[in-house]
Amino acid sequence: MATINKNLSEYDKNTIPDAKNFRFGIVVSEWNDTITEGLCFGAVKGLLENEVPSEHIIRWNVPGSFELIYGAKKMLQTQNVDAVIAIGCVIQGETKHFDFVCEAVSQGIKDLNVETDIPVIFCVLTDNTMQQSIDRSGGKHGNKGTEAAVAAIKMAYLRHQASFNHHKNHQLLSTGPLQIEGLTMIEE
Ligand SMILES: Nc1c(NC[C@H](O)[C@H](O)[C@H](O)CO)[nH]c(=O)[nH]c1=O
Ligand SMILES: CC(=O)[C@@H](O)COP(=O)(O)O
Repeated sequence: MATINKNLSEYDKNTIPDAKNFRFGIVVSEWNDTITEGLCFGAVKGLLENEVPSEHIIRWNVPGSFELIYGAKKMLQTQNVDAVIAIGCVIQGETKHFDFVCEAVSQGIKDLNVETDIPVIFCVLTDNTMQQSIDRSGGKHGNKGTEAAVAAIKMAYLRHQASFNHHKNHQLLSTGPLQIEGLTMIEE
């Protein structure tokens, strides 16, 4: 479904888990800052309206979208966060540089999700025109920053639940042979 068929700011609040205890990092590119500031506003709004305390949100700036990769990596390595939102706006210029920046940033943020334990949310606009970016950072198609905040909350919760269940299962298995009425499971 294309963005034009879905308002980026709309979501079902009934699907949002309790986020009061989660902490979020936001890394913001300074390139096209009129757009990225709008995206950051939408992201912070999305976190605050879902009960995330403002003191649980830490923001860093980086020069451009390419630097979001390093900024997000250092954020998750050095700060106590449950998810990171990487915010950028890449707009097609005269050359192929757009293609290389977009590919590098998307692959780099994907790599962070594969190689680290902290979810990093891809909130990077890759648009043909400034108008498309305006429309997606609080304009007629909503705000991708709010969409990213919702994704960050859901992924922080998923990570927390996965860790809890893993620990619980480990505890269960490490308490000796599993006793089921009438049966004793023999550990391998
Ligand atoms: N043209 C855009 C850039 N280019 C800059 C790169 O992101 C990077 O900062 C530079 O190549 C130095 O490493 N960045 C954006 O975020 N948006 C653009 O439209
Ligand atoms: C995405 C970019 O780096 C691009 O906006 C730079 O513009 P140009 O391709 O005209 O150098």
